[in-house]
Amino acid sequence: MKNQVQEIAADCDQLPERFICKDAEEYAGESCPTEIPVIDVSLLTSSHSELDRLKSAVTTWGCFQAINHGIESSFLDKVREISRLFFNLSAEEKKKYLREEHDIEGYGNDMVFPHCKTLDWTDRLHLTVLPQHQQRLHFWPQNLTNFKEVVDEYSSKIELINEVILKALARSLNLEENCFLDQYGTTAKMMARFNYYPPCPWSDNVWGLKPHSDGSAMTLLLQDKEVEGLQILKDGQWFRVPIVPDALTINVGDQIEIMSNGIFKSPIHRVLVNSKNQRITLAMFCMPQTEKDIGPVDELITDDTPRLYKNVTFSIEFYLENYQLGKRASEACKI
Ligand SMILES: O=C(O)CCC(=O)C(=O)O
Ligand SMILES: [Fe+2]
Repeated sequence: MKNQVQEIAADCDQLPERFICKDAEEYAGESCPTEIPVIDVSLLTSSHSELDRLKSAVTTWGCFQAINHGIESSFLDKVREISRLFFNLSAEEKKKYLREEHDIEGYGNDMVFPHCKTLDWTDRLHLTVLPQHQQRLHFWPQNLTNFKEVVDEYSSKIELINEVILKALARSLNLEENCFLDQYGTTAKMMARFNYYPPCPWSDNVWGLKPHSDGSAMTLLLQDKEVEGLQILKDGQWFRVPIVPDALTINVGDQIEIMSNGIFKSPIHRVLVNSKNQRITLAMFCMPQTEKDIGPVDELITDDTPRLYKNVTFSIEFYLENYQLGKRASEACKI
């Protein structure tokens, strides 16, 4: 049996049962309006109104489109190009980087859990990119010129943007600007997830990615240049996330929801696939160092706003354990 969705998509005349999304009602809502806030990152240190707009975006949507973030358009194209080249490698070549059964890193599908039998219509390559000494290079494509160089450079640029955003978020709440970053510890972690969604003739019956929230502190997503697919849940309604040229789509993850004592929201989001076109995205998950305790910032706990979350060591295992039980990790930390 073929496992990689790319191979299945290339050679199938019927949608395999294991991809069929059974809950058609949940799937409805394709034509929802689009109003995700756009934030100019270059103004965040100088403009109070931009800082207020950021705060409002992240408290209501948990997500925004970041423009003027300092990464050149030509470099974003390079990042897209290496992603495309990876998925264009032969099936045999890509299988050298296959994820092993109980590992989350590597190429292939996500882990399959007993409670959610529907598989997502996506293949991905998942890599630890920072700290560099934790990179597991046997999962990194060896024969793609510049792959490592581009990913390393991109990761350090993303790390800087993540710092600017976290400092701005802290200032927007009148907190000391390093209060979130201090919880990152000394060797902040970053994981890259290259997502490949092949075109699917049965696009109304599959998920690209099922509804989920991210276990990161922050996620910085480079969308496909042409093909949309991401949707965000807000107030019970799904909203399309449009393509804004050269923007990074940034969302709060469960860990910042916890650190902000619930003020910033880690949004539920999902991906729909396109019937005619492939879609490639790159999610960079920024988070504290492994095994670092996190919890709500002290200053945010008051008589009026009591502590909502326990302190927790937010490991990948912890996220997956809860995911497996159909629970959000941030919910599992609620008092
Ligand atoms: O591909 C996308 O648009 C979103 C990806 C995503 O949500 C994820 O990788 O967690
Ligand atoms: Fe996500």
